[in-house]
Formats: sequence, structure tokens, C-alpha cells
Amino acid sequence: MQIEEIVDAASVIPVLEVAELENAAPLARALAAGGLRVVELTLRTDCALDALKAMQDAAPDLIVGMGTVRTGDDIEQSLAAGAAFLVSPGAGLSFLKALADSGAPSLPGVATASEAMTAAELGFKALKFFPAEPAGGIAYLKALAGPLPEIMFCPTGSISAEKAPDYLALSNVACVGGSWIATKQTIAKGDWTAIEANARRAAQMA
Ligand SMILES: O=C(O)C(=O)C[C@H](O)[C@H](O)COP(=O)(O)O
Repeated sequence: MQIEEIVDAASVIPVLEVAELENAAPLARALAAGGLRVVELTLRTDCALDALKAMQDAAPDLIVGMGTVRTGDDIEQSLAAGAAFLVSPGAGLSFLKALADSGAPSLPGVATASEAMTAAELGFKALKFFPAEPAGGIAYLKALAGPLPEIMFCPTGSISAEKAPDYLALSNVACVGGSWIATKQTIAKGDWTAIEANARRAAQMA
């Protein structure tokens, strides 16, 4: 899949942190049951690579990407684990080149016009805008749409269910990311009913 197809399939991408491997499968099933098609599992816990496989097995139609990818090793391990796409919080030049060389569909993280232009020069068509709210939010993205109208963003960072529709209305926003659909606490509690309900509301924001 190309990154354009992946972001087209998503309105909201839940950003997930799974600390206990046993939670991966029911989490994936709840998100898929709620109607979400694309999720980002962060590479922030010891079990993240195994959790990615478990999510994919539990919900084969779910497109599971790996987030918090920061190094060449992260890229390799995530792809070996079966990540459908890769997401980074930011990106230096050598990391961007490694990501481009991997050929994997990717959303490298940027927070400025300069970073967005560097990533676009290397061929990236869609970028994560992180951290969206602290970096300037909707006003900042609107300002980027003037000079850089062809660059599409997936803003992530302190976005809530209430704010997400306003981001999705922007011409240069393909989808939004956020942890509100399945927070660390809700996952740890195993409240799959609440997560499915949040996923359903998010899926309807398309
Ligand atoms: O891990 C990464 O690669 C990140 O870029 C950070 C995440 O996207 C944010 O942690 C999202 O979390 P919220 O701000 O709570 O929605």
C-alpha cells in the first residue's frame, strides 16, 4: 500500500501504547469493531514488536503501523515485525534518507515549513505534524496551506475528540492522530467497550 491509500482509509488514527502483550489482541478487535481501519502502535514498550504481530493476527483487516520510529534499527525491526507503515515524531536528514531508502509507506514527523519542505524534497507525500497543538495547531496548518498546498498532514499531539473535526476540515489535513480513542489507562483497564465506542465516534468523523 502507498501512504496516500493508507491516509485515505483513515479519518482518525489512534496512537496506541501497549504495555502488556495480552492487551494487544482485544484492543485491535475493539478498534476494528468500532469501524477504524488504520492504527499506529508506538514503539515505546518492550512488547511493542510482538504486540504489532498480535494486533495484526487478531484483526487482519486493520492496517497497523509503527510509531515512535526514530532510528535505522527501529525502521528495520518494525518492518520485520510486519508494520504496514512507519511514523516518526520528528526527522533529521539521515533518518529521512533511511526512511526513504526503506521504501516503506511513511509519515515522517515535522513541525515547521522548512522541515516539511525537506521531507517533500525527499519524496514524502504525507507528513505527521507533531506536536500539533503546541506547535500552532489549526492556525499553523492553515498558514502552511498557502505556500505548500500539495503537502498533506496528519496532525497529532494533544488533539481531542472535540478538536479533531476542525482539523479534518482543513484542505491540507488527510487524517488526525491521537491517543484519546484508547488511552494507556483505558487499555490497562481492559475497557474494550469504551474503546470501541470511542473508535465508533472517531470513525464517523470521516
Ligand atoms: O510516539 C510518537 O511517535 C509521537 O509522535 C507521539 C504521539 O503521537 C503522541 O503521544 C500522541 O498522543 P496525544 O498527544 O496524547 O494524542
